[in-house]
Amino acid sequence: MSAAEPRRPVIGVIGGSGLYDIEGIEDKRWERVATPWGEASDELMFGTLEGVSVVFLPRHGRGHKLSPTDLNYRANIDALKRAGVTDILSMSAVGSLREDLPPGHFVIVDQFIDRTFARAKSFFGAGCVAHVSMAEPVCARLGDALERSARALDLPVTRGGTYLAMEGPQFSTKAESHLYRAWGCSVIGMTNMPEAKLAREAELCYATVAMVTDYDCWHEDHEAVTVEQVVKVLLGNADRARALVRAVVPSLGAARPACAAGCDHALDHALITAPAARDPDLVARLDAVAGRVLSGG
Ligand SMILES: CSC[C@H]1O[C@H](OP(=O)(O)O)[C@H](O)[C@@H]1O
Ligand SMILES: Nc1ncnc2[nH]cnc12
Repeated sequence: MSAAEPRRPVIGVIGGSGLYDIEGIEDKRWERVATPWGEASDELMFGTLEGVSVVFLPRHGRGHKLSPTDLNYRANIDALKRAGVTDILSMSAVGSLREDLPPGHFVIVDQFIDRTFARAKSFFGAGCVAHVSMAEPVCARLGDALERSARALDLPVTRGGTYLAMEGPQFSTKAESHLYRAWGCSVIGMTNMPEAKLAREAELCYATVAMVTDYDCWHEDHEAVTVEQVVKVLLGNADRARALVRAVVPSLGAARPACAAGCDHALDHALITAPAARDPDLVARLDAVAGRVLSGG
């Protein structure tokens, strides 16, 4: 996107645990988007909200078929990019690592610590190497919009916080939970990494709404987290999460120039492999993700 040419954004919403659909979408159609990285978690749901284009993807598939480790994060991000998405709102259930973030609270996170280890984490690699900056992993413009909408809806919300991404699928031990608290983390989940890294590589703006469902297993006054507890809180949270999506998407619909935070130009100085040394097969697979910077080289 050239800074001189404002374009109408397309808002992608990745629905996490408990959020497999969104209400109020007009002209709704589910459609499979093929990618060179394999199958996305499900078909994508295309539609509009108050005239703004929106594309929804249930992260674990409808029916919650896929575990955090088995998700094809590259296919999910590539499919959203191929579908024309410019901005991603990631909705996620999380455990709280702080007393002041109780179940039912929403956190607009601004940092991540990635402790996952069994996932493909980059679109790039042998034959086309790139290093994008992850210093500011979340788009502040999207964070601002989410905060405004959450406050307008009177949701209990905190702006800022660090999300610890663990591999799972088992929940943490107490020793791990205390360690992450000592590291200053706010919330814990299993999915936002490598999702946020791949969104950055694909030059997509990305922001997360972390919806607290439990106190993980560190809190002496609360039982250690179980799926039963997460689902119970999620059922209470889901309507408020959908209301937030319905409020924020229309507020992001105006044509905009390139993102001031630089997300949609993340690859400008990231590629290091010389054009002559690039693997044509990998370059072909990168058509959607990095076509903007590779098509000339
Ligand atoms: C059902 S509890 C654990 C599960 O919930 C979170 O998923 P998501 O981020 O997609 O809402 C967490 O990361 C785990 O995958
Ligand atoms: N305590 C927890 N740990 C990891 N992922 C979660 N998702 C919801 N609660 C969680």
